[in-house]
Amino acid sequence: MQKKGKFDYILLETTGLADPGAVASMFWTDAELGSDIYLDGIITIVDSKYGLKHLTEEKPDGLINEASRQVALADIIIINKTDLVSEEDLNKLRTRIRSVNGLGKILETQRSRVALSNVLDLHAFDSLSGISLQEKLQHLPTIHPHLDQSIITVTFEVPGNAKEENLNVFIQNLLWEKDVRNKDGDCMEVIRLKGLVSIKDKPQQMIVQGVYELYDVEETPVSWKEDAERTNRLVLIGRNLDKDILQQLFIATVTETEKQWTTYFKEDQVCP
Ligand SMILES: Nc1nc2c(ncn2[C@@H]2O[C@H](COP(=O)(O)OP(=O)(O)OP(=O)(O)O)[C@@H](O)[C@H]2O)c(=O)[nH]1
Repeated sequence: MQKKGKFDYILLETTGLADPGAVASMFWTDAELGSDIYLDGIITIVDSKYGLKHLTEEKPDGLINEASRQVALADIIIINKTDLVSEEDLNKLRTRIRSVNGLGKILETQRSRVALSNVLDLHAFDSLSGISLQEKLQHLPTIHPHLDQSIITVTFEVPGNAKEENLNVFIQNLLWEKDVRNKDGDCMEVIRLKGLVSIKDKPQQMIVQGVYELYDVEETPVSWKEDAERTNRLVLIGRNLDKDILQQLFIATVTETEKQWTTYFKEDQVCP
């Protein structure tokens, strides 16, 4: 890194077991800070032959599966070496990847040959992605949750407007306090969060982005239509997620009902 002046683009390759979320968090700076670099997106490459084995490996003591985490955080997932497996095995791998990350774009390659336009200038973390996100959110597959400790994607929609401070409380309880539990009493762990939401008195659609504890709510260039019903669509990727509970909590966020909240919080029992 001895070049003087600005770089056109920086591609950072992490080691095989690295947590891309930790690296991404370092570069995902607030646009208002005027940083010269911004986080464009996260790409994960999955080996067709060993991918499924790595993704389904149970880790001791409930530790997170690193391969699943890498897929969970990705905006683009490249399944490489497709020549080495049968269509049936490839299909199993695709299904597993989709159940972990229902939002990322999947590309399939041999020798990682991929058009640069598919992997550069993704704008996955800025407000421009709000436009393509809206399209994607319409077509998200329904995921049937596993009973194990796997990472899954859940998505839900709640009509109405939320007050900005209530939206912040909803997100902060999940990402910061980490005190939202599923029906079994397990703490929900959110790895990645994305959504298009409607904030009271804001004419523009807002995009919500989160990676671990970091999150951002930003205006998109798209305005709500005057006569159309406003709505909130959220996608959460993580462990122990329960769609019904999350949806109820978001309804409580919009309608400002306290009771719903207290059902799933146990303040005396802190999540690890
Ligand atoms: N058959 C086949 N072989 C491939 C393909 N892509 C890469 N390889 C070969 O696989 C071997 C290992 O390559 P990679 O898995 O890309 O190696 P790497 O990127 O250093 O692996 P990491 O340690 O995971 O970073 C090399 O001999 C490549 O030529 C492919 O699509 N098909």
